Amino acid sequence: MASDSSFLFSGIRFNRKKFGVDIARFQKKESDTDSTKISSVAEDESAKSREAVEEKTTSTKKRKRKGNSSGIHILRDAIFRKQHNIHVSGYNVPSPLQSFDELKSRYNCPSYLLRNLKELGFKLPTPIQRQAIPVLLDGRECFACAPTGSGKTLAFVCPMFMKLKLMTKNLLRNADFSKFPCDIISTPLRLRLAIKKKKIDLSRVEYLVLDESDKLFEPELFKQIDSVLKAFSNPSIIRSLFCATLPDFVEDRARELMHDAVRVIVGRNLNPPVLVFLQSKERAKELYGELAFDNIRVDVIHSDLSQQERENAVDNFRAGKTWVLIATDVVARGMDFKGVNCVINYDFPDSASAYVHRIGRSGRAGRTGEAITFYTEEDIPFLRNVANLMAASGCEVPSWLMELQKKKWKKHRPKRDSISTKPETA
Ligand SMILES: Nc1ncnc2c1ncn2[C@@H]1O[C@H](COP(=O)(O)OP(=O)(O)OP(=O)(O)O)[C@@H](O)[C@H]1O
Repeated sequence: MASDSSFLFSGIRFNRKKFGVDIARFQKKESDTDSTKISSVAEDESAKSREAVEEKTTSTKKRKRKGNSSGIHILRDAIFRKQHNIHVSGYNVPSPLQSFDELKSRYNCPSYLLRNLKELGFKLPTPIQRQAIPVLLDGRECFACAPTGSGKTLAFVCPMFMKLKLMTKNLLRNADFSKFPCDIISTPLRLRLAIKKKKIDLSRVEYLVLDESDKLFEPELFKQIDSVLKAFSNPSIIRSLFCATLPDFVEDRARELMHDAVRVIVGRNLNPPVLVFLQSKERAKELYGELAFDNIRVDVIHSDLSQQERENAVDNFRAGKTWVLIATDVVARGMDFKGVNCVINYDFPDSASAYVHRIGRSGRAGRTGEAITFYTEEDIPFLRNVANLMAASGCEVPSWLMELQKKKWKKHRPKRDSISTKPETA
């Protein structure tokens, strides 16, 4: 996508029901605990004096108040997470950070670390930092997935720095630095060899981060990584897995590797099936290459494929084997897609009819659907046309969009920057 691109949501569907269910579940858990406590007090009543009963009633009320206030905390955290697109699972997940200053009040973070963050211009934690940092500082294992560039590095480095500071005294007293002349930077294969030859002892490591775990756990590296991981045998080790995409094999490995880990996912979850439109087959192939590299279940249809190949791709998409199908307007026109949850106009459509054809693929037969349209500066003159179409189909349209000038919209296909991040071969 061109570097100056921003995006427009057309027809966002907000899943209120799911949010409602989540809150109800939290509240039920709280009230379940309270009712257990109250009934145990009632059983004791006959055997105790009136005074004792009164004392217990008071303490029950106190506990109940405490329960309510922690219920409020849970609700407040749930709303905060929702606002920041943070999804968590696991028991007793610590509250997300409201600010970096909370690192001091909640975790006694040394002031110089906070000063450094300020000097770097980091005003607020990013969503992954808000949730993953407290999880790790609470000594919990963490499985975190957040998009590239979302600040994952600081999310695992910050607790590491804070823990190092806390252990400084012990380190100075016990460490034999002559044996640690440098940090170790190694590929998994070399590290495995060093472990095998007993050149390195990892049995006392206390904090292990597997960054880019979506790449580390790819089947080709599986054996190497597995034997390296076994060498981290400290039972109180805190392990964390960070990744930008969430293929099934990463989820499976995370589940095998960690027990009681808190799972933190940031970002809008992919809601397959998703159909993505590009303006040319060259760009469609480029995007396919990028998404396939990230292990997304993706396929592409373009005019270089035979009719049979295209039909196979559509069949796999319909059967749920492929989650994302990339297409161009010309090829998609003759194909029948059903049950598409989301249409993404990665390249702005070249005309009103292209827009209508594309988004008409989602939300069929009374189902709701979502359409997302990316636009660059060159596409802005045509935004008003999209706004009109949205308004005509009953969507809520922001007023700034309706105030834009309208321009004749036909054969609009600007030259766009390459999508591929592959280095060019000389
Ligand atoms: N709280 C913050 N405020 C402002 N900038 C931040 C913050 N945290 C990190 N950054 C900056 O954001 C950029 C991206 O961060 P980082 O490289 O950690 O992302 P990432 O999620 O690890 O990306 P990738 O998946 O590509 O490795 C960096 O330039 C980093 O300095």
